Amino acid sequence: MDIRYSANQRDFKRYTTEEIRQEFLIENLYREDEVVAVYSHVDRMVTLGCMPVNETVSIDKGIDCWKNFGTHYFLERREIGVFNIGGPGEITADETSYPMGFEDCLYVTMKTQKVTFKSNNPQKPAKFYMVSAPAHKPCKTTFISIADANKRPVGSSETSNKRVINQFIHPDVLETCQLSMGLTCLNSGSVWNTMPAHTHERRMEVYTYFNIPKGNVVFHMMGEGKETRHIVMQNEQAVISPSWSIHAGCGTTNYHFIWAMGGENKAFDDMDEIPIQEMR
Ligand SMILES: O=C(O)C(=O)C[C@H](O)C(=O)CO
Ligand SMILES: [Zn+2]
Repeated sequence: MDIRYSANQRDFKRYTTEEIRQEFLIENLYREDEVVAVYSHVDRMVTLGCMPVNETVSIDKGIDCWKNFGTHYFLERREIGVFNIGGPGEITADETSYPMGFEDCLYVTMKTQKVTFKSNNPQKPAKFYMVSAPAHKPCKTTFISIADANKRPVGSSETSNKRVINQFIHPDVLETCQLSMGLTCLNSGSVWNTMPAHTHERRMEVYTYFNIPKGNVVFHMMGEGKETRHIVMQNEQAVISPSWSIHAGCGTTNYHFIWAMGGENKAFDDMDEIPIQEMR
């Protein structure tokens, strides 16, 4: 498994472009019939991708659970949120199967012993994007469609940031141990997310950008508010944001992204906003 040890904000100031990318950027998440996993020591969050094509793929394929987690199976002491950003597919969690369309989400509780992924059509495979956090008690495995998500329309077309924050794995929708996840959709003509930017010292966050049309990119902003850097991100890549880092982006077009958080609390509005004019 790709393991990322945490970086601090003082050393980060001296990182080169390449060092920033090696530390925080997650590429190539979707390899045919594989599970790709990146373990971050920031709040011990694991980011995964699975693109089943010809096989039914188990969540622990290629992962040594005992070596990496000291457990007998992946979700023995973890919970996970899964979004499908590809063609139609299915997830089976122990004995129950969940059909998964584009942008559907499944929260799978701790203590689920078997989780498998498959695609309905190998020509249009499902792409399961997942973030897993350590958990302390079982909750309820829950399917959440975009219609079930809590909707927060924000921004405006005048400031090029009109978008809807869809809160899927959120205290108003279902109970979890520490995981929160959602999907933000930018309107056509809007390119900025999360500006004014914020940090939340109490939680880390992982973003994955998708639905970026060919030939376009998102400039993802990170670092402390007064010492910002950027990572140029391609479609379907993810980026780790430690608690000290802002996480905002500006695309060359509109796009969708999934955010995932874990840490001390699940209070979505617990954010330390940084006035734009104070940013450097
Ligand atoms: O578009 C946005 O703004 C977001 O989606 C922000 C994230 O939800 C976030 O950073 C939550 O802390
Ligand atoms: Zn945030």
